[in-house]
Amino acid sequence: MASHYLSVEQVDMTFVTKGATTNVLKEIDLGVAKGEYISIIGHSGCGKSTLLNIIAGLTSSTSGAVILDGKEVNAPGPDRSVVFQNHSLLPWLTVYENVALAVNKTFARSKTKAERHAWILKNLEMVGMSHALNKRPSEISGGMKQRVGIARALAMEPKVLLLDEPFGALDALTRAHLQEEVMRIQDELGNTVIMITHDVDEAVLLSDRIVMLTNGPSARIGEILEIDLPRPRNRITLADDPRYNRYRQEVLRFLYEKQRKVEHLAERREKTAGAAPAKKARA
Ligand SMILES: Nc1ncnc2c1ncn2[C@@H]1O[C@H](COP(=O)(O)OP(=O)(O)OP(=O)(O)O)[C@@H](O)[C@H]1O
Repeated sequence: MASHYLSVEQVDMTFVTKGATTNVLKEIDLGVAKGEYISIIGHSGCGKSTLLNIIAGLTSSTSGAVILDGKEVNAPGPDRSVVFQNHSLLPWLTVYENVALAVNKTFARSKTKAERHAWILKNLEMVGMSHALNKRPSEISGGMKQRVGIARALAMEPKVLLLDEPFGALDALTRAHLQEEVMRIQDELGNTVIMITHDVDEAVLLSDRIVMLTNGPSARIGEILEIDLPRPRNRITLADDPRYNRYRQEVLRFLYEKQRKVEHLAERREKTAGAAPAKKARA
């Protein structure tokens, strides 16, 4: 694991709120190479956002560690930028100013004012938002807001880009457009990305590997699926590609057969033997 760019090592997460204990994640081990695109998929509530927040440094794990480029992650930092499902732009700032806020802070010393200005414009151009620099978030569509959020995240040149269902709130067409943009940018910049999604097609289309979490409580990594499809990828041609469909089937099988079966077993066991903890499916 030590040789990976990013490693999640034996991470456990237990929340204790008002005396109630929830074991969310159990022994999560994941090594990510530089430039890799990883998707995390799993049923609602299994702990995907918790895992992403631990990598972001927003949540401290109960045990285990996250190591990024040789340094342990203990707090949020500019080397990890997060894009959430619902944009987190400041409503009183324009598109330009929202990106400028992050850029001016991150590169206060390392870039001149002119360089920062050019960098803000370049990143907004990359996501196709050059036409709306002076608009405020309330004046642009949901898809455009997500584009600005992505530009802001990219502009910080993070070591890892963390995407928490970044397209989840968008209509299908806008979602497809943004997926294309992210693939194009990824091809160009070679970012290391970890993305949470509920969308199996999105996961297969975008990822190098799909990490599938078992159902909580105490979710583990159930399986990791390597997506060996050449890039650039085209959703239309892939739709007829048997490999694409096989990958899709594998994720669907994990989610709707293997994990569902475990749920049923757990229910049955709890009924027959009291509240014995459920045994989780392993890869
Ligand atoms: N701060 C917290 N305090 C207590 N419990 C929490 C906290 N954050 C998350 N949880 C619990 O951890 C579990 C996993 O939540 P999480 O949001 O990580 O799941 P998820 O897989 O991202 O869900 P979804 O797909 O619905 O977004 C849930 O049972 C949730 O209630």
